[in-house]
Amino acid sequence: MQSFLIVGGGKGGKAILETLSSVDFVRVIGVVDLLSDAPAMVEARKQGIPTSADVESFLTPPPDVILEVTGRRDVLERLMSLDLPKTHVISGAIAQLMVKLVDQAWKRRQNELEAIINSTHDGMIAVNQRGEVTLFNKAAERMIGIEAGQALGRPVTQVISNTRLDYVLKQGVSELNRRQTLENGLEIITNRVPVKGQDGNVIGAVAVFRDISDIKQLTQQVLDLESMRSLLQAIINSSDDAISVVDAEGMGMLINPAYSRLTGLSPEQVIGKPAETDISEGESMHKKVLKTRQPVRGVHMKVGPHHKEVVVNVAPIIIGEELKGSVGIIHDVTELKQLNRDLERARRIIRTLEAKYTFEDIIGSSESMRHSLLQAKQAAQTRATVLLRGESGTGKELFAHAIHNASDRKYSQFVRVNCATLSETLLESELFGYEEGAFTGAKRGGKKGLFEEASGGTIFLDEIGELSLSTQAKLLRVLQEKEVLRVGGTKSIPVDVRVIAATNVYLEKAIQEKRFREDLYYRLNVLPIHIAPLRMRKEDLHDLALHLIKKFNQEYGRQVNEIDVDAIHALSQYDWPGNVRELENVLGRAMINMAFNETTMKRNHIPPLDLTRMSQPETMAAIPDTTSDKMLKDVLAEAERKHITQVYLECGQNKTETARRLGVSIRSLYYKLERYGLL
Ligand SMILES: Nc1ncnc2c1ncn2[C@@H]1O[C@H](COP(=O)(O)OP(=O)(O)OP(=O)(O)O)[C@@H](O)[C@H]1O
Repeated sequence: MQSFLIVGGGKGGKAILETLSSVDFVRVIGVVDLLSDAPAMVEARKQGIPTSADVESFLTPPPDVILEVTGRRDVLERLMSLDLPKTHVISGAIAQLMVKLVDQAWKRRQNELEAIINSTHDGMIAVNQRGEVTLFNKAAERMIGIEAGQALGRPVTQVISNTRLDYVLKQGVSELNRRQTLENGLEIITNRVPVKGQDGNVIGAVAVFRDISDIKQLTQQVLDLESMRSLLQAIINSSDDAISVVDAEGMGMLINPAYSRLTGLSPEQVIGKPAETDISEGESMHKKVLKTRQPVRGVHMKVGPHHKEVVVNVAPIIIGEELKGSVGIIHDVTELKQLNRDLERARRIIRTLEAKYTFEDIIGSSESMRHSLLQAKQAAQTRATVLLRGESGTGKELFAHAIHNASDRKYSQFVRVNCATLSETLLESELFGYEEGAFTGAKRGGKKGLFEEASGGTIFLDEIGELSLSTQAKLLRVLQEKEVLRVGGTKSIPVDVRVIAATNVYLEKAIQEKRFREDLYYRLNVLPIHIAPLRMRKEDLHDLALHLIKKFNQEYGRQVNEIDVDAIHALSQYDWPGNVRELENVLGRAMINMAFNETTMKRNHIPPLDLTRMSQPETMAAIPDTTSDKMLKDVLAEAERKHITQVYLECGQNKTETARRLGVSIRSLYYKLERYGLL
């Protein structure tokens, strides 16, 4: 720093002093004048600059420049006579001019600095040694909310209540990257540094600070975006649909685990690789969509190393106007095909499911009916063969439906075959199917039999007593081997069918008369259920009549809701040889006899009943009431079968428990269960 001595305390000296003291690269070491109250002398004292009447007192060491502004020749001559080889003596107007130039340069520099300081977004505050504000830029004005004019010259502690510049000034130690909340709530991050003079003493301090509210907001936005990203990632990852995303250049960007499961490709094999990497057959739809910017749907192709057949939907990702990539959803066609098959199966079942009735549809609270229902419900829990016995019209078919619908085969086929209505050959080809060319007129490719059709479900063999002996033999084989041999075929086809048979024939007598095979009888008679004729349970008449009337109401659009006591009495006089079917017919005719607005069925509506008609003598015999004609071994076998069946059902078909209760070994239980068709 250049040292200056001003000689001359007049107005010119004062102006020079003022200029020089505001310039930081110049140091005024003193002012010389004879008059101690000359203006420059007064100003110098104010600024703490030494004054004197004698030049000599400032010559050790000599200043760099002596500015002579007295205008007196003798003073100049004296100065020139001094032996000061290194000192420039500048006098009068030239001195004034030089100072002006210095002043202009300084001001220019000052303006430049100010422009820089004010154009920065960082706030700047400087204080001098006394802690007074010497710099307060525009950004500081904005952040602190006061104008520079109100801050400059004031102690910084009065301008900013929680300032630490005074502390930095005192301690001479920097504080960097400190967070601070201003009085107006603004959050800043600030650096505070002490300013040291040449001698190393602290002569001021500066704070440079930045508003971080924006940064905080930005950080929050980034965090929000991050959590949104995680959310989307979780959704994509948990989706069962395979998803793949490529960027605008068609390079793999993202896939989800379902995609890897479906295609067999890992993220490493796809991400950053061209879109067609995963395709084993077909054109890349990602590429097409990126080219056309149009979505595509339902395109078939094969993907991955296993050539998985898939259908893809791909859509472009356009943000604003810009194409950012495309997203594809890939569906496994094998799954769709399976679904289709399931649907087709369900349709087929609905089409052929003939088991319309459930136990709810069976009316009757008589002792015998309750017993039959209990047996049937228990039978539904097993897969054992059921033999329904009862006269015609007692509800055997109804029971067969209900058993099937209460069993675990309810969603599979229920196939009904009336063994009495078809000729022997026709029945066989119907039951067991035939091979191509088995007989003239046989369909090409052969035909499945009803046993095969019913596989997985139930076959209801109605009127089993009418089967020919040769068909009986074939049926026995199916029941024993659980496989069928098509007519004209040589290969056995396994079938898993539950058999429910029904008869109104006295089978035991048929066996004696050699019309029915005994071994088949045992195979069928695993769980016999007897349904009593209506004449033996007339207490069911009222409920049955009401139930059947309701059925007719629906059919004929009537509103009959009662049947009076007289009418019931008349019905109970009759023997009902045709059982519930006959009751149904009689009530149907009675409904026709009723006026359209009548709601109670009366005696006079009931058509005349032939009270002399006898019950069917043959069907009566369907319920064997005697065992006198049987061999002892048959009676014992029957008793054994009955008891084992009952205990087995009571034990919930638990074999260990059944064996324990029967007091036999598990092995012998297995043998007996197999023998009686209970396995
Ligand atoms: N307990 C009952 N509750 C309600 N309806 C019944 C009952 N029993 C029989 N029916 C009805 O009587 C009619 C004859 O029943 P189903 O055809 O089941 O008798 P079936 O014993 O199989 O006769 P068949 O031996 O002549 O084939 C059917 O319409 C059936 O709905």
